[in-house]
Amino acid sequence: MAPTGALRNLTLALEAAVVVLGSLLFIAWKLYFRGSEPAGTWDDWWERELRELQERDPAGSAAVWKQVLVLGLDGAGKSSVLHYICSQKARTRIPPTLGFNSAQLHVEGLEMDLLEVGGSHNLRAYWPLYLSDAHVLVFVVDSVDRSRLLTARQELHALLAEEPRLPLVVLANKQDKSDALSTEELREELALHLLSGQRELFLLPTSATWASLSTATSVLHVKSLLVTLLSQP
Ligand SMILES: Nc1nc2c(ncn2[C@@H]2O[C@H](COP(=O)(O)OP(=O)(O)OP(=O)(O)O)[C@@H](O)[C@H]2O)c(=O)[nH]1
Ligand SMILES: [Mg+2]
Repeated sequence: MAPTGALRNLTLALEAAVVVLGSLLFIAWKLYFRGSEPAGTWDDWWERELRELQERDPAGSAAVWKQVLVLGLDGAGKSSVLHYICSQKARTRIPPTLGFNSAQLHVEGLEMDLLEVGGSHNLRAYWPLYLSDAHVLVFVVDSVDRSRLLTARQELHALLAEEPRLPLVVLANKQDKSDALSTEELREELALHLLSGQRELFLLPTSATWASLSTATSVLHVKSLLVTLLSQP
C-alpha cells in the first residue's frame, strides 16, 4: 500500500505545475494579443480594440434618425410614392390610406421614417399634429387633378404658415399621364414662390408607377434627394 504522505506530495506538485502552466499561458496570451502596442493596462487595450472596431464599421454605429412627413390630397399618390421608394416590386392595387401608413428606409447611416397621413377630408385635420417631429415635408400633388389644385394649394399654405423653416419637397406626381400639368404650371398654380422664403424648397416631376422607375420621373430621384437633404448636419 503506497504511503498517504507521498500521494499528497504528488498531488501538491501536480497542482503547483498546473497553476504555473496556467499563469504562463495567460501571460503568453496577453502578450500575443497586445502585439507591439505600447504598454498600458488591460482596460486600455480593450477600449482601444473597441474604438478600432467602431472606426472600421461605421454602419455598426448608431444611425441618424430622421422623419419624412408625406402629405397631399387623397388620391395624389402618397402611398404609391412610398411603396416605390422602398420597394421596386410592381403593385397593381394600392388601397386608400384610412389613417396612417409608414415605411422605414436605412440608407448610408440614415434611418428614415417615412410617415404618410391619409389625405381624405376628415384626416387633413390631423396633418398639423405631425409637423413638429418632421425633418422634411413631402407634399404630393396629382398633376392631372386640375379641379382640386386650389384645395391642394390652400392646404399646403395653411400647413406651412407656422413652419417657416421646414424643408419642403413638392412632387408633381402622375407625370406619366398625357394631360399632366408641367412643373412650371404647378409652381404657378401652387404659388410656391410664397413658400420659398427661409426654407429649402424643391419641386420634382414624378411618376409613382413601376414602369417609370427607370425614367427621368422615377421616384428614386426623390429618395436620392431625401438622403442628400437629410444627411446635412
Ligand atoms: N398613372 C399613375 N397613377 C398613379 C400615380 N401615383 C399614384 N397613382 C394611382 O393613383 C391612385 C391613388 O394613389 P395612392 O397612392 O393610393 O394615393 P394617396 O395619396 O396615398 O391617397 P390616400 O391614401 O387616399 O390619401 C392609385 O390608383 C394609384 O395607382 C402615378 O404617378 N401615375
Ligand atoms: Mg395613401
